Amino acid sequence: MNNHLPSNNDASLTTWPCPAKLNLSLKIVGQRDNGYHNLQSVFQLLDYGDKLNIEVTRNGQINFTCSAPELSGTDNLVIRAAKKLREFAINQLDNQSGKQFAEKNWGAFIHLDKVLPVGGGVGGGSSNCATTLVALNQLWQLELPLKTLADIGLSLGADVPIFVMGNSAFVEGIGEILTPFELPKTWYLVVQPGCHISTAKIFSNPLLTRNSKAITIRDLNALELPFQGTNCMQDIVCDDYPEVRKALEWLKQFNSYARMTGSGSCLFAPFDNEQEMRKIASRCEWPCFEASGVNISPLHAGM
Ligand SMILES: C[C@](O)(CO)[C@H](O)COP(=O)(O)OP(=O)(O)OC[C@H]1O[C@@H](n2ccc(N)nc2=O)[C@H](O)[C@@H]1O
Ligand SMILES: Nc1ncnc2c1ncn2[C@@H]1O[C@H](COP(=O)(O)OP(=O)(O)OP(=O)(O)O)[C@@H](O)[C@H]1O
Repeated sequence: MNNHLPSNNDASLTTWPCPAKLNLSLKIVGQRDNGYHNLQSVFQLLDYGDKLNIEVTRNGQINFTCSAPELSGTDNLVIRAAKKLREFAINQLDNQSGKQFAEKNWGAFIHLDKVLPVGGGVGGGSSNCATTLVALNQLWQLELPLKTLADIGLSLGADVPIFVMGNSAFVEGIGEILTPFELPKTWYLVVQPGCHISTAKIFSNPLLTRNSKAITIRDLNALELPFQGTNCMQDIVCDDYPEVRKALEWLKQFNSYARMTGSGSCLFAPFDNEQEMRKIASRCEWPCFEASGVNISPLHAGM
């Protein structure tokens, strides 16, 4: 199956891309009173990911199916996002628009075609959530600004705003302060060691460095991204999940810049030569995918 994502440049399309992300760098610069951590991270969006098929209905219902049966429950972020947007439309829009929305009795039938690993650090759930918000905003003719959708998304997951706004970016705060950041054309091999890692568990590890020195966006250019970069969670995850360490060591033999994305378990290596990446992918003993980095999300390209 070809999971490289086409741009959504036709308003009548009912297929909507949910790109993956990689954290090219990730560090924690502080912690909030509510326990959430302030991060500094460079997010690279990819041209690879899940897809949502959406059919608009007029029965006020949100119906959801998923190619992965274990994700078909009502706690799926797609359903939660659709319901939250519906509530927002009814309660928060000015009277006229809210009334109009209720009169149309908008609903949707949504199918998620899942290819991204769950708990893999590539942001699959957050991207599904963001695409649901952006797509239904258009299909339900709500005309809410992306910033409003990003605020709604933040209440569902810290990684949702970047997927809503749609640019590879330098990300601060818990994930809501975004500065678009242009990255050079690069190919990535993403290796999936097969472990499902709980993000909350990694964030609560006492060994995590929580007080790294913050940098400014100006310092970023000196970091030699996407090749150089560090992930403050990598050593902790490798200690707890030997399969992640094994896959990382394997990948490092071919590309010394290999590292982990997010809270794991996926690992990636950047390449400026696509053929070289393909050669290494063909020798990989774990499931893996090849992707190209993009500065604008396939969800937004052509919108
Ligand atoms: C590690 C990253 O993937 C880097 O991109 C993200 O920061 C994680 O973002 P996410 O998966 O959208 O995270 P959420 O679903 O919002 O949060 C899961 C759990 O991780 C912890 N969490 C998350 C984000 C953050 N900045 N600080 C945290 O402490 C919280 O305990 C939270 O309950
Ligand atoms: N549509 C969805 N796709 C994947 N996971 C979902 C979805 N909806 C809810 N979840 C739940 O969210 C959790 C994390 O999923 P996800 O795959 O996004 O993790 P991740 O790739 O590690 O994300 P991140 O990099 O943002 O931490 C899973 O435990 C899963 O049960």
